[in-house]
Amino acid sequence: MDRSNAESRVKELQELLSRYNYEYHVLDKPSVPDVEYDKLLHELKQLEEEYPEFLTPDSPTQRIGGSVLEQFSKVNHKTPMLSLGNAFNEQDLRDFDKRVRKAVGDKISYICELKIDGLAVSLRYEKGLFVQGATRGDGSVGEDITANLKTIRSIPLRLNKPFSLEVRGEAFMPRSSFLQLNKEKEEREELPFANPRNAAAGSLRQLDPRIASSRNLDLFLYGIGELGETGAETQSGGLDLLSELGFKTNKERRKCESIEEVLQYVEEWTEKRAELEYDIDGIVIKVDSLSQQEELGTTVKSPRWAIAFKFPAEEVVTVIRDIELS
Ligand SMILES: NC(=O)c1c(N)nc(OC2CCCC2)nc1O[C@@H]1CCC[C@@H]1O
Repeated sequence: MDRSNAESRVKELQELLSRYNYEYHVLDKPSVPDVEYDKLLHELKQLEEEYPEFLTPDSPTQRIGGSVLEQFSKVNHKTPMLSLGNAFNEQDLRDFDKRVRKAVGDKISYICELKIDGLAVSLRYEKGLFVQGATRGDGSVGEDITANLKTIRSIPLRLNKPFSLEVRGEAFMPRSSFLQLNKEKEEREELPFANPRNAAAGSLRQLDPRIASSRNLDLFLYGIGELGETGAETQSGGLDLLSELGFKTNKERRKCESIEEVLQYVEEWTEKRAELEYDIDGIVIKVDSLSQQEELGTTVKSPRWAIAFKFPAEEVVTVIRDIELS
């Protein structure tokens, strides 16, 4: 193949494979069989080796970086990554609703989101390109885990708009991957992970991205660092924008026009959480309007416009589930 044909074939394969990857890992609706994807990826790898001048950092072949790191460097978060105040029962939620109404009046809409039990991470994009990813750390300073986050197939390496922005989400390990990983650890007589959250944290802190890549991690996005820049006026609008940009967001979110509807959603997912393919440790309830969020502001470490309803701990169920399945 001559050089100009190689260049256009590389571009065509990069676009095709990025789309197939999006369909499989974000939409969960693959349009081609894995064997077709692997064949095209192999062809792209060969062409990029033969013509390295056409290799780009966002190519689908660049998910697993080369070197094993000595250590992670530090990252200062532009806007602090806040934590969440907790609610443990219905009265706590009603008190939260009263505080919100007292501060911003009675025209309130909430959005409820499943509280993914993983670890909070931040992703930075410059002109659409994924340039840096970090752990939350203490909220102000985190660790640079860009190489490991690049291995999460549902994270787009390039957005479908040349936006420069910071997005936040929860990295997690699906339950099936957690059980499989622990089975392999037990076969190697290694200590198993206690739960999927620890397994996800341990995997993202691996200095060798090849190990992180083997752990089948995933990520749900739930926030845009500077929501204002993007024109979104509500949290729910921000989540829809994240989806339009190619990110994976959790589809179980629900707009609630009253605390009664919030309580219904909490009740529903208290029953249904065991059916999910990932662990949740509660429900996050947020005032939907961004201007009302601004009005409510934050305390030193958490927003006044959001609260986490926490489910009672379920360690016992995890142990029983392991015994049943092993
Ligand atoms: N784990 C989650 O699914 C989740 C979520 N869906 N939404 C938020 O919104 C917070 C973030 C800052 C202010 C509101 N936080 C979440 O997790 C938090 C982040 C930091 C500690 C918890 O993991």
